[in-house]
Amino acid sequence: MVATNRKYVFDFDSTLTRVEALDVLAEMTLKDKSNKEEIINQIQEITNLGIDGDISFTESLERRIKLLKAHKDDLGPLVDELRQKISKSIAANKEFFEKFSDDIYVISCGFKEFIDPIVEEYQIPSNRVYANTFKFDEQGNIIGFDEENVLSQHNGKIACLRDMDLEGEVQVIGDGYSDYVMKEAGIADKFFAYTENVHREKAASKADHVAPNLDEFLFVNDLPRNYSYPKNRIKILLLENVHPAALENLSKDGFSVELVKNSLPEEELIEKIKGVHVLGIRSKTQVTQKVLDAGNKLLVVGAFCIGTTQIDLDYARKKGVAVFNAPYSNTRSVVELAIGEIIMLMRSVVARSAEIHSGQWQKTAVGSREVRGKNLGIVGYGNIGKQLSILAEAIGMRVYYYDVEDKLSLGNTKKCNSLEDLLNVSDVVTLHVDDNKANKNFIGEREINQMRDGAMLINLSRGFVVDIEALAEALKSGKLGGAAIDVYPEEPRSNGEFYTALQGIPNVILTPHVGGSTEEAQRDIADFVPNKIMDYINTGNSVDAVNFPNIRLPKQQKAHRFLHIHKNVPGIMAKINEVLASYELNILGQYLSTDSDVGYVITDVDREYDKDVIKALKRVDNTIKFRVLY
Ligand SMILES: NC(=O)C1=CN([C@@H]2O[C@H](COP(=O)(O)OP(=O)(O)OC[C@H]3O[C@@H](n4cnc5c(N)ncnc54)[C@H](O)[C@@H]3O)[C@@H](O)[C@H]2O)C=CC1
Ligand SMILES: O=C(O)CCC(=O)C(=O)O
Repeated sequence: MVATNRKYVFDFDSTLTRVEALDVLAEMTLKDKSNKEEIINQIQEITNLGIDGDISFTESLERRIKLLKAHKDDLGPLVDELRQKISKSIAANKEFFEKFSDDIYVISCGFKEFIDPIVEEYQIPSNRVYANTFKFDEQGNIIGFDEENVLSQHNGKIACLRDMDLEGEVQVIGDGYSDYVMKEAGIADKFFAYTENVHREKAASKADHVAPNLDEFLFVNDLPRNYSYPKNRIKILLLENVHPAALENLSKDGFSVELVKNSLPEEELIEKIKGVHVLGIRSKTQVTQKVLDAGNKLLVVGAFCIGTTQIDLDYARKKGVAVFNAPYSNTRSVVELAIGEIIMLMRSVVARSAEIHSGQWQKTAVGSREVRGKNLGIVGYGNIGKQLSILAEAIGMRVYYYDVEDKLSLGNTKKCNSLEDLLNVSDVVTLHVDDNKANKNFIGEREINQMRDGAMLINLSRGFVVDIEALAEALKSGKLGGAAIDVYPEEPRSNGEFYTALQGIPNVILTPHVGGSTEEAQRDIADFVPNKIMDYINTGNSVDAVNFPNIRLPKQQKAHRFLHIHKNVPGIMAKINEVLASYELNILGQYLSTDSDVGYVITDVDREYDKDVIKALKRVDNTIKFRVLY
């Protein structure tokens, strides 16, 4: 921490608190008035005109007080209300206010009657609070303000700060024009536009620095703070049109998030990923070795889907990049589509519908069968396959499954010992194997020939699993009676033209990889994956990471947390602990998880420690990544 000869001048409304106190007072005093909304809007308008410097502050104050019709007795409840409305990052950084108490001032055009009791809890005594005071009549009604006070006048903060004659560098932290002008008048050295509660363009454009929270201000000044690295500095890039709730969840937690609609080709992603800490993708974006090498700040990749083979998981792990996915969120959506498609195919609905669309009435029962009593063969009895078996049995199908792993049969489902057995017995075969590249062309000419004549094939897993040319041939020759295909060996990165050999073949349902694309699934993924990402960034928890040693820990309390990712080589833990011991750190807890190549150790230490230990830990041989959390 650097020694400072600085004075910190805070604004109150919308800076120390999330609100404008007079707006809150208005809500209280006008609560029973029929024209409450109208008056509150007027007050807010007048407040903003004053803050942006569009009318004189005195005028704004006079007009608002007249509209307020407040009483002395309203001030106690107002203070209680304001206590609940302290800005989040201010409340989280009490330590700064305690340690630098002598250097902190409040200059506000608000009123001491409600500011003093609030900031007192942050060790700012009344004599360091510069603000207006109310005038009351004999009945205690608020009828005005002390007009002699410079803060009741236009640009009053300039006069106030000048009179204070502070020594050292003066930094002003506030959200509005009246704060900025202190810097413009040459009395303050720096102006930080505080945008945690409101982003005022005019103030931000004039600022030396825009601080989206107090952590950023403290980070820039190297002052004691709640977060070692402010969250707004953590950049998240979300590709492929992930649900907007993901943006909302991550932004609400303070991260800086950028949304891109499409997936990006490798060269573009290599450029775009520089400086990005978290990359969010769906199934199209290829996260290759080159992309991972270009990700100089990359900590996490979030796959907003189930499949993760589009990511080089092994290389990511070796680079200390954790990968999370959403293994369950869209499974029900896939299952429902499969059920719908089984019925559609068995009834030749697509052909009948196309006939009517082209003006033909072709009522016929030929090629139209009930699913009840038919054999459904599920290949891949995982999260999707199992759910599908339950629903298929519920509509009267006899369900068979084949899986390379031993799986418990649900309901009356029958296990097949080989793929061939399943193909021989099924009227409909549906593929739900995982996205392992070993499954390439898993269903080709030979397997198709093992299917019953006239059987149907559904693929909602991955495009490369089926040899499309062989399937097209089998459909054209009449070997197969129909198919529903959602996934293709080559899929375009964005919406537009598309070609497949299956186009134009009767009784073939073609969908553009939308098996998991329902509003419900995407909404659920937008909660699930960001939660995993936030947990990893905020606490170091790696539980459910698909490529990474798993550790689950509670948020550290009153401790610093060191996160050390290293190559899993003999003696590395001894070296880490040697470093910790040489800096005489008091270890509150240490948790290690390893796999064959990578180790992940989390160490919680006392709050006070020699910062050089960080450099020493980063220098330990075979360190992959190191982070500090507090
Ligand atoms: N179309 C879409 O929009 C969506 C597609 N998917 C895809 O669906 C597939 C299944 O997803 P989940 O059920 O969640 O996966 P899962 O991992 O829970 O289940 C896959 C099952 O397939 C088995 N398996 C793998 N290779 C096999 C083989 N060659 N023969 C027999 N069994 C094999 C595995 O042992 C496992 O039990 C994945 O490929 C996933 O990417 C998932 C969601 C949406
Ligand atoms: O909707 C997506 O982005 C891909 C869905 C999918 O295939 C998966 O979850 O694995």
